[in-house]
Amino acid sequence: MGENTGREVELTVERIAHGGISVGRLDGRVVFVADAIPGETVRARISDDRKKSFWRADAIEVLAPSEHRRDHVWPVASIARDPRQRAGGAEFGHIALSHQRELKRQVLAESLQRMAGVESDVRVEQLPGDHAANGLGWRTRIRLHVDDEGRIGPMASRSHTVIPVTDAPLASPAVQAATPFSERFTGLGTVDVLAPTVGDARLVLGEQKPTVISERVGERTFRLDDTGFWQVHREAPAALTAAVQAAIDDAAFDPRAANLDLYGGVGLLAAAVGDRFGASTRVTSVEADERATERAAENLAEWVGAAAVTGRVDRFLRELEQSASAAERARLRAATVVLDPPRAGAGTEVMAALGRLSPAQLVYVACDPVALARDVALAAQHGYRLARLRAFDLFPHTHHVEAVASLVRD
Ligand SMILES: C[S@@+](CC[C@H](N)C(=O)[O-])C[C@H]1O[C@@H](n2cnc3c(N)ncnc32)[C@H](O)[C@@H]1O
Repeated sequence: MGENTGREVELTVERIAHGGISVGRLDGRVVFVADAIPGETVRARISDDRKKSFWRADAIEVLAPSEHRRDHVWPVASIARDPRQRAGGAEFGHIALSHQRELKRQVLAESLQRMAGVESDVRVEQLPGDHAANGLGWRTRIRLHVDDEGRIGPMASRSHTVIPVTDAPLASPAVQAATPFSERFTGLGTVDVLAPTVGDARLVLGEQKPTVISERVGERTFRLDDTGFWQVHREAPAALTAAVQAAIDDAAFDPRAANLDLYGGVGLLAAAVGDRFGASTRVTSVEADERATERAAENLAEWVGAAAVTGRVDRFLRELEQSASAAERARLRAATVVLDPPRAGAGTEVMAALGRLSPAQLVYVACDPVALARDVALAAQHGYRLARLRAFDLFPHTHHVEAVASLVRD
C-alpha cells in the first residue's frame, strides 16, 4: 500500500458518511471523499490508501456538480486550493445551507437505524438568525493555531498544518473584529478569541491563566472561565435550555428525586431543569473540571436543592451504586437524568451504570450522532426506549449536528 497516494481518479459519490465525507466506489473499494456532495462526479486525489477496506481522497475538481453546490463561504477552505492548504472547520461551506441540514439528518437517522434499530423522522432545526445570515457569524468563540512564523489560523482538515487566514466568516462580527489576523504569536501554540454576551471581546493567548467572564441566557447570567467550555453558537445556550426543558416528560418528573445533570459544565442544563420545575427542584450537576464545578455551584446557588460535584461521571455513578442507601436508590429510580457528554458519548460503562440505577427518564444531549446511536442501543439493553428526538443545526457550514433525545423506561 502507498503506491496509490496522490493518484487522481474520477468518482461518483453516492451518500454522506459520518464526519462529513461522501462515499464513492473505485473498482468495488469504498473511497471516502472530502469536499464532494452526494450525487456529484468529481476528480479526486487519493490521500490515504493504507487500509485494505477503504481509501481516502480529496475532491480536486467537480465534473458534474450537485444542484446544492455553492461557492464556498470561506475561499481559503474551497476546492480551488490544494487539499493540504484548505482551512478546516467549514467542511460543508460549499453546500446550500438547507441541504447541509438534510445531509446531517441523513447521518443521524441512518446511525440510529443501523446501530440502534430505531426508525426516526427527525428533522434538523435551524437556529434563529441563521437563515438570514446564510449560516455565517454564529461562532462566539474560535480557536486559532500558530504556525512556525507566528501566523494564526485553523488547522487544515485531518492535519496539523496551520493555514494562516485573514478572516473567519463563521465567527460573530465581534469575534472577527477582535481577531488579530495580521499579528504574529510565535511560540504561543493557540490564540482563542471570545465575544461573550456580557463585556468586551477578549483573547486567550496560549496557556494564559483563566479569567471569570459572564454569559447571559434569557434572564439568567452564568459565570464561567474564559478558558472553559461554553456552547459556541450565539443561540445555542437558549436553544438547548428550551429543548431540554421540552424534552422532559413532566408526568415522569419528580422535583424531589435525585435528578442529575451529568457532564454539567457550569450548570447551564441544571439551571434549565430548575427554571422549568421551580425553586425546590433537587438536581446535582456532575463535571470533571474543578473550576467549572466551582462556577456551577455559584450559578446554581438560588436552588436550595441544587449541588455541583467535581468528578468523572463514570466514577460518580460507580460510587453512587456502591454507597446509595435504599431511600437514595428510590430517589434515583424516580430521577430525571440530563446528560451532555463530549463527542465520544457516555459509553458502555456509564450507560450500564445508568441502566442499573434505572432513573425514570434520560435526556441525552449529543454532539455526535454515532455516539448517540451507540448509547441509545446500550440504553435499550437496559429497558429504555427513544421516545422523542430533536436535532439542531448548532454548527452551520460544518458537518456537526446536535441532538436532544428523550429516553424513557419501558
Ligand atoms: C459538551 S460539554 C457540556 C457542558 C454543559 N452541559 C453545557 O451545556 O454547557 C461536556 C462537559 O463534560 C465535561 N466532561 C468531559 N468528560 C467528562 C467526564 N468523564 N466526567 C465528567 N465531566 C466530563 C467537560 O469538561 C465539559 O464541561
